[in-house]
Amino acid sequence: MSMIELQDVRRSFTVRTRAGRLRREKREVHAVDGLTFGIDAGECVGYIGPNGAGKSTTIKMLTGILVPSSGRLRVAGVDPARERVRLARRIGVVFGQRTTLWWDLPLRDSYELARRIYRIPEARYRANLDRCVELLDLGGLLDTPVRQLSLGQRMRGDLAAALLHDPQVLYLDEPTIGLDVVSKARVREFLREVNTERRTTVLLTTHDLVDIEQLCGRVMVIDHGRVVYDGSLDGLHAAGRSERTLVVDLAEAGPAIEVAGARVVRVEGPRQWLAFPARTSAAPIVAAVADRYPLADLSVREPAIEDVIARMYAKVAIG
Ligand SMILES: Nc1ncnc2c1ncn2[C@@H]1O[C@H](COP(=O)(O)OP(=O)(O)OP(=O)(O)O)[C@@H](O)[C@H]1O
Repeated sequence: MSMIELQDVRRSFTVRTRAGRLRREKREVHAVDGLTFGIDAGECVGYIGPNGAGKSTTIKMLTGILVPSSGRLRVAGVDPARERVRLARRIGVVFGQRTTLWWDLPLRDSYELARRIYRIPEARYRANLDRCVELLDLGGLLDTPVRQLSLGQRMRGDLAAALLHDPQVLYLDEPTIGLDVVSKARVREFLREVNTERRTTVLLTTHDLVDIEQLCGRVMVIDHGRVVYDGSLDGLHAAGRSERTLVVDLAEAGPAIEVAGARVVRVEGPRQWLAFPARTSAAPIVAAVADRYPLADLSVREPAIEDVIARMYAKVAIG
């Protein structure tokens, strides 16, 4: 059964633009332009695309905040715009840039309010809170007012708040944005556990490919309000022939590095950038470089989502 179902969903906005000194012209923006797809219970789907592609508009329609101009939409068996209150009990939402927590209250009080709003039975609330506190390491933070929390701590607090009422579906908008490496890892580990253990259906928008790589079995690319790719991340990399980059700091500047499986794409003094196919292991390349060149440092960079999508288009255009 599909947990999320869209059939030819459209949403347009009328915007007024300046046309001359006094005149204004009306223009239709087709933010979502005929989306048809289904997401099964327990799936974790990455929903990605360039700025202005229509991702937020989709999520707003799936939460019932925005009404579609046309088409059919179902989330956990509910029409979001018509039954917002019923839907609210079945979904959890986390926006990386905003918080649903009460700014001046300690975390504990925000959770207590959620318990009352959602009428969560006491035993279930306790069990869920204990689990979130343990997995997200919130123990020492429960009595801290939200405004005193760091971004990473607040994000962990928001994740717990979104899950206390056992939603069937979780929408995440940039859940790791601005977090340090350790916080990112903890958030991802928690989300993986929520998705695999509780079988919560997850729809995730992000600009960080590592989020997708570590969490999502399926990725959808949206552009100009339409789905332009729906499949595995491997398939997306293959479609774009995307590349990772090995950044090599040599002990001193020298000629371009020559190793099998990678090519130098940039040189700046002792630093050289080597590109290699995203789906191959960096290990043999690192070993070959380390074996033959005096090294000061090494790091591997993942391709940016924008680059992968741009390359996917380039390939389609070339044919
Ligand atoms: N309330 C609105 N009024 C007018 N136009 C809007 C409104 N909301 C969105 N749009 C337009 O709809 C298009 C899609 O916007 P949307 O916010 O869904 O994109 P997005 O993929 O979430 O982008 P980003 O990655 O920048 O958040 C854009 O052209 C945007 O300007």
